[in-house]
Amino acid sequence: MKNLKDLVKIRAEIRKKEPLIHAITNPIAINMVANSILFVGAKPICAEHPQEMEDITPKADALSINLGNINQSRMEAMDRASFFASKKGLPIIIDLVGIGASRLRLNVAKNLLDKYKFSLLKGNASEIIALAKGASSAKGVDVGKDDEDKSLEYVIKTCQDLSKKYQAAVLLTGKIDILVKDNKYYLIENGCPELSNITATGCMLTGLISAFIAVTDVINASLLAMLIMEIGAEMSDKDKPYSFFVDLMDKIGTISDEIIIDHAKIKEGEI
Ligand SMILES: Nc1ncnc2c1ncn2[C@@H]1O[C@H](COP(=O)(O)OP(=O)(O)O)[C@@H](O)[C@H]1O
Ligand SMILES: Cc1ncsc1CCOP(=O)(O)O
Repeated sequence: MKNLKDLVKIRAEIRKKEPLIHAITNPIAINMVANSILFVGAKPICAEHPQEMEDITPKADALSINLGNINQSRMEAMDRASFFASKKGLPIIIDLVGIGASRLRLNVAKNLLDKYKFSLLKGNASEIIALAKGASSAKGVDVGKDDEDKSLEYVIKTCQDLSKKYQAAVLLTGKIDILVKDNKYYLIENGCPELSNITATGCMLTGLISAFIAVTDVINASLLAMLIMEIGAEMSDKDKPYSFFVDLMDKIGTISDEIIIDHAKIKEGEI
C-alpha cells in the first residue's frame, strides 16, 4: 500500500526546489494550468513559439504537452520541445486531448510517441481507447458514452497494452481514475461529477502532474496530483459552477496534508 504520509511530503520538497515547468497547453486551459503549477510551488513557463524551444526547454525540469486546440505552430513547438527535453533526459508527459475526435491529433500523438520517450500518457477513456484501437466514441474533447461504460477489466487491459507498447505509465481519468505501469495498477476513486462541468480540469491535472514529476517519480507525481485536485474538488462549494471553479483553484494551493491523507481512496492491484 502507498504510504500517504510520505506521498504528501513531496509538497514540501516542491516548494523548496521551485522547479521550472515547461507546459505547452491549449489557450482554453493555459491560465488554469499556469496557476495550478504556481499554487503547488513550482514555476510555469508556457512558451510555444517553435524557435524558442531550444532556449526554453533545456532549462526546465519537466515538460508537458497537451494536444487540445492544436495548431501548426504548437505542433512544431511540441515536436521541438520533446526533442530538446529528450536530449536533456527530462520527464515528458502528454495529454491526449481530443485525439478521439480528430485524426490529425491522433496522428500527431502517434508520431510523437514513436519518436520520443514519454513518462506518462494521459487521457479520458475515449482518448486512451482511440490511441489503443484507432477509434472511439469521443464527444469532442469529452468521453463518449460507449467508452465510459466499458468494463474496468477492459480499460485496465487497454492501459496496460499502451504502457507496454510505449514503455510509459498510462493514466485514464474519469469517475474512477486508472493509473497503470507495467503489471501494476492503481484505482483512484476521489473527485466529483461537477469536475466535468468546468472546462479543462483534465488539462489542469496534467499541469499538476508535470509540476510534481520534476521532483518525484511518475506514479507518485500522478497520485499526489490527483489527490490534491480531486479531494480539493470534494471539499469545494458546489452551489454555483463558477464559485466551484474559484473554490477549487484555492483548494489546490491550500488543502492540508491531513485532509488529503484522511480522504484518499486509492486501491492497488497487479494485472
Ligand atoms: N464522474 C466523476 N466523478 C469523480 N471525478 C470525476 C468524474 N468525472 C471526471 N472526474 C475527475 O475530473 C478530472 C478530469 O477528468 P476527465 O473529465 O476525465 O478529463 P478530461 O477533462 O480530459 O476529459 C479528473 O481528476 C477526474 O478524476
Ligand atoms: C474545450 C476545449 N477545446 C479544445 S481543448 C479544450 C479544453 C479541454 O480540456 P479537458 O480535456 O481538460 O476537458
